[in-house]
Amino acid sequence: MLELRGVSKFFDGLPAVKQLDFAVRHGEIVGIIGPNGAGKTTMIGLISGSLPLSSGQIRYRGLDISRLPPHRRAYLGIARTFQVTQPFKGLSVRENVMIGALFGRRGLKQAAAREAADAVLERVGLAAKAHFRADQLTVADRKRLELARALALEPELLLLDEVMAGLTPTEMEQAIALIRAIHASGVTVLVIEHVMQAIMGLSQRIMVLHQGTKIAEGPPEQVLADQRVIEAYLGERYAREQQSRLGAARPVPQKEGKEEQG
Ligand SMILES: Nc1ncnc2c1ncn2[C@@H]1O[C@H](COP(=O)(O)OP(=O)(O)OP(=O)(O)O)[C@@H](O)[C@H]1O
Repeated sequence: MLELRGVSKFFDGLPAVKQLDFAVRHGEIVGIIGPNGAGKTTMIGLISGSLPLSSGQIRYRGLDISRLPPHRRAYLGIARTFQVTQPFKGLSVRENVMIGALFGRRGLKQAAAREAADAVLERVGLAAKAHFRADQLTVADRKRLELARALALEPELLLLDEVMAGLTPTEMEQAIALIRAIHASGVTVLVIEHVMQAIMGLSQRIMVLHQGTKIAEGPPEQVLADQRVIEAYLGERYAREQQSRLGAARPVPQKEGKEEQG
């Protein structure tokens, strides 16, 4: 469904993403992890079109989308959320979501867009706050709105950038259930998340970025046991904890003298 070939992005000559090859199959749910500054958000920007590529190619359903503007990619079915939520602050929650329905793929008229927005708000648990102004929302509700705005585009590929950051454990459970339901409805999902328990439980496959480069890719239990991932991101103790949560049979290799993180 999605293929990145030799994709790079430089900011002022410094690489944020370097020669990245990565592909996602239709119907997958793939997690992207890596330390701060690894290039995860940049990668989402390159796929959604909010950032231009420095080099390489991105293909979506066989089409070269590398130079298409974001709205054209949205018409093709690619929607994203922003790590720092980006609502139209002066508009109501419903109006924010209606924009996706009005200007999205189906280009709905006002009444139909309102109906579509209300259905999405119901789905993300924001129906009771449809009339609130976006800037009156709590952090958790802003995250829900961010997701609702993306869902209003009726995406085939949904790119989620840290939608669980700042949520309480209960809110996180709800978010995980919602992402699972979205995936089960046929949407292919790419999730960036630092909350390991969430991403390990959700993802069929994980890709690990470090300094703009892919250092590992595979099923969660394989990635948790990968020494490069442990050194670059997880730390020994954390990897062991997560692995025992997953019930993986393979032990994480121990390394003496390594400072434990996480
Ligand atoms: N607009 C920009 N201008 C200049 N440098 C940028 C810009 N956006 C990102 N960078 C740099 O690119 C690198 C990758 O950043 P990015 O935000 O993609 O990392 P990340 O993996 O998403 O990190 P985090 O987990 O903290 O969100 C960092 O060194 C960052 O400072």
